[in-house]
Amino acid sequence: MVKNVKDMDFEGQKVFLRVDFNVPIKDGVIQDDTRVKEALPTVNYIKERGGKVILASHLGRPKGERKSEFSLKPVAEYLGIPFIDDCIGEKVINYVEKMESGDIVLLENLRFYKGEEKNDEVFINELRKFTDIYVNDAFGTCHRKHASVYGLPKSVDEKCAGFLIEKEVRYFEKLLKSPERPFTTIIGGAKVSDKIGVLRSLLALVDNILIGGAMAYTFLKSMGYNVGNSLVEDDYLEVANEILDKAKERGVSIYLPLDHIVSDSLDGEPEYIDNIEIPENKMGLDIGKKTILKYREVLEVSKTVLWNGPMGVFEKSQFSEGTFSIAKILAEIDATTVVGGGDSVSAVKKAGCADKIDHISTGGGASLEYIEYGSLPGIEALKS
Ligand SMILES: Nc1ncnc2c1ncn2[C@@H]1O[C@H](COP(=O)(O)OP(=O)(O)O)[C@@H](O)[C@H]1O
Ligand SMILES: O=C(OP(=O)(O)O)[C@H](O)COP(=O)(O)O
Repeated sequence: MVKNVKDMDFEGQKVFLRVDFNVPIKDGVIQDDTRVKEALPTVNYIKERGGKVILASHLGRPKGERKSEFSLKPVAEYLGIPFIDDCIGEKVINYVEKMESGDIVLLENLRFYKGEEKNDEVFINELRKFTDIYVNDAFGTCHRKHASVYGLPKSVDEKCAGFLIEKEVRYFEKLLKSPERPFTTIIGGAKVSDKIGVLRSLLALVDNILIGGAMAYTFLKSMGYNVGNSLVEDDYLEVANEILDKAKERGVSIYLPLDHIVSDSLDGEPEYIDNIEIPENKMGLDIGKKTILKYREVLEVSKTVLWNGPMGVFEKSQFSEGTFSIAKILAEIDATTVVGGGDSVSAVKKAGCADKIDHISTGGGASLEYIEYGSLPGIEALKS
C-alpha cells in the first residue's frame, strides 16, 4: 500500500521531498512553471504541519557533472526560498540541522552526481543522512530507477506519495479503464530511445498513432526514406520497423509526416519541403501543412487524445507552427484530451490553449510508462 501525506506526522521531522522541477529555463528565466506550481500543495501541506521541507530535484541531463546552466538556483529564486549549492555532504547536513519546523530549502541538481542516475548505494546513503520522512511528488520522474526516486524510498521506512502523484494516478486510472474511441495518441519530441518502446504497448490500447518531432525521422528512415541530417536514432530502426509491422497486424493506423519544414541547422532559415523525403544536408525541424491537415482529420473524429512530445523545435518560432497547430486542434475538438511532458505542456500554454485541455500532466515519459505498465518504479518504491 502507498501512504499519502495525510497519513504522516511531519512535526519537527526532516522531510526529503522529491519534486520534478525539471522546467524549461532560458537565460535564467523559467519558461513554464507548471511543474513547480503543481508541487506546491504538497510543499505547503508539509510546511504547515511543521515539517522541515528539503526539496530535491533534477534539471535537464548534466550527466553527473556540475554545469551552471543546469543549476536549480533560478527555481529557488522564483519561489523566494533558500538554496544550497549542493545536494549531499557537510554543507547540506549542517544547514538541515539548523532548520526549524516549517522551514523550506531547495537543494542543487541531484544529477550533478553520477550516483543519482546510477541508483548508487553510496549516494543513497548520503541522501538518507538528512531524511526522516521521504515524500515523492515527482510524477514526471517516477519512471526513472534513480537514487532519489527509487533507491532512497526503498531504504526508508517512513515514506509516502504527495498530492500531485495521487492526482495524476487517479486521472490515468480513470482514462485507462474505458477510454472512449477512437483513441489517438500523438508522439513527438526528442527523447526517441526513451519513448519508442512505449509505442509497442500503446498498440494494444489505441486506434491511431500520429508521429511528429524527431521520432518521425527514425520511422521514416526505417521505411527507407531519405531524412538528410535529421535527428535519427539508428539503434532503433529495427524497433521502428517492428512497430510498423505490429500496427498493421493489429489494425492500428500509424501516421507519419507527409511534408516538412527543414533547415541547415537549428538556427537556420526555414524551408518548406513538399515531399516525404528530406534533401541531403537538411534537417527536418517541423511538420508541414499537409501533415497538419491530415493529423487534423484524424483528431477531429477522435474521442480520446493523448499527446506527448512537440511536433518540431517549437522553441524557435520558425519551427513552431506544427506544434502550435496541434495544440489549437486539441483545444477545438470534442474529445477527452490529455497532454503530458515538460515541453509539450509548455507548448500548449504558449499557444494559449491550456484551459481547453482536459488534463495537463506533469509527466510525458512517466504518463506513457504508467499506461504501459499500470504503475511506475517510483510509485512501487513507496510501498511498505
Ligand atoms: N525534429 C526535431 N529535431 C530535433 N529536436 C526536436 C525535433 N522536434 C522536437 N524536438 C525537440 O524535442 C524537445 C522536447 O522533447 P521531449 O522532451 O521528448 O518532450 P516532452 O518534454 O514534452 O516530454 C524540444 O526541446 C524540441 O525542440
Ligand atoms: O522532463 C521529464 O520527462 P518528460 O520530458 O518525458 O516529461 C522528467 O523530468 C524526466 O526527465 P528525464 O527524461 O531526463 O529523466
